[in-house]
Amino acid sequence: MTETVLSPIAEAQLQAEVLAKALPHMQRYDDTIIVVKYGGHAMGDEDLARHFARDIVLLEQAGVNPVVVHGGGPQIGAMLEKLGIKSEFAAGLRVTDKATVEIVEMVLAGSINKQIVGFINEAGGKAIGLCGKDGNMVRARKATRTLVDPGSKIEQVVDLGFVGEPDTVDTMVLDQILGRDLVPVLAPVAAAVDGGTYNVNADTFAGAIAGALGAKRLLMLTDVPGVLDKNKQLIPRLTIAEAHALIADGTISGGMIPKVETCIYALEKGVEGVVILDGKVPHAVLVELLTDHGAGTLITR
Ligand SMILES: Nc1ncnc2c1ncn2[C@@H]1O[C@H](COP(=O)(O)OP(=O)(O)O)[C@@H](O)[C@H]1O
Ligand SMILES: CC(=O)N[C@@H](CCC(=O)OP(=O)(O)O)C(=O)O
Repeated sequence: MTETVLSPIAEAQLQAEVLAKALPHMQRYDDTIIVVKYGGHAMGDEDLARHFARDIVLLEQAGVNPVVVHGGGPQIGAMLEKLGIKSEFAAGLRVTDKATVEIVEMVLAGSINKQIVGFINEAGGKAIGLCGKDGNMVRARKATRTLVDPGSKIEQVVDLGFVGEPDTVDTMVLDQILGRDLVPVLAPVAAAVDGGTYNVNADTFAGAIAGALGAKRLLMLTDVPGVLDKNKQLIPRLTIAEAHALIADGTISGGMIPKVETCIYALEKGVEGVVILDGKVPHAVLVELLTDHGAGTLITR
C-alpha cells in the first residue's frame, strides 16, 4: 500500500477540517461521564491497546470524563490453563472456585489493570487503577443461575461459586477522581458483603457503574461490529423494545444476550445511550463519539 505524503499546509488543512467536524460532537459530551467497557477480546495486540489509550486520553483532554471498565476473560483462561486449573462456563459465566477466584483477581486487578493504566499514562494521561473492592465501590452478592436441560426440560440451579452480581455501588471514590484530569480504570472484582472476593462479569460491572454514575454513554467494546441481524448485517440503532424482540426470536444469542441485557439495565437506570461496537477497529471510541455516522449499534430507550 502506498502512503500519500501531504505537504505541511495540506496536512494542517486536513487536521482543521477533521477538528471542525469533531468539535460539535465534543461539545455534546463536554463534562459528561462516558463509561467504556473494554472487553478481553477487544484488547487484541499492543498497537490496538495503544490506540485505545490515546483515544481515552484525547477524550479526557477534550473535557469528557471517561471511566474504563475492563474485562479479561481470554487472559484469565490462558493463565488458568498455564497453571493446569480447569475452567468452565455456565450461562455465560465462569464457574469460579476458590483457586480460580485468586487467579481472576490476580489477572484482572493485577496484570491487565496495570497494563491498561500503563498504556493510558504512556499516552499522556494519568490513570488510576482500581477494582470494585477499593473504597467498597462495588459490593456483590452471590449469583445463581437456573439452567433448563434441553431434553428433559428439568430445571437445575447451578452453583457458580465465587461469582457475584453487583448489589450496591458506592461512587464516593469515583466522585473524588472524576473532573480532576484522572482516568479511573476499573477491574470487575467486587467485595462480598462478608469480606470475601467475587468475580463479576465485566459487562454487568460496567452497566452497574454506568447506572450509578448516571453516565451519558456506555460504550461496550467487543469483537463484532455491533448487534447483527439474521443476515449478519449491522443494526445501527435499536430501542429497548426492539432489542427484547431480537432476543425473543433468537437473532441475539450467546454472549450477546447478557451484553444487551446489561445495556437495557443501564438505560433503565438513566444512561442516555448505550453502544455495542467493535473494539478491534482502530480508534473505535473516537469514531463512535466524534463522527455523524458513529460506529456499532446504538441502543436507546
Ligand atoms: N445478533 C448478534 N449480533 C452480534 N453478535 C452476536 C449476536 N448473537 C450472538 N452473538 C455473539 O456474541 C458474541 C459477543 O459476546 P461475547 O463473546 O460475550 O463478547 P465479549 O467477550 O466482548 O464480552 C459475538 O462474538 C457473537 O458470537
Ligand atoms: C463471572 C465471569 O464470567 N467473569 C469474567 C470476568 C472477566 C470478563 O467478563 O471479561 P470479558 O469482558 O473479556 O469477557 C471471567 O471470569 O471471565
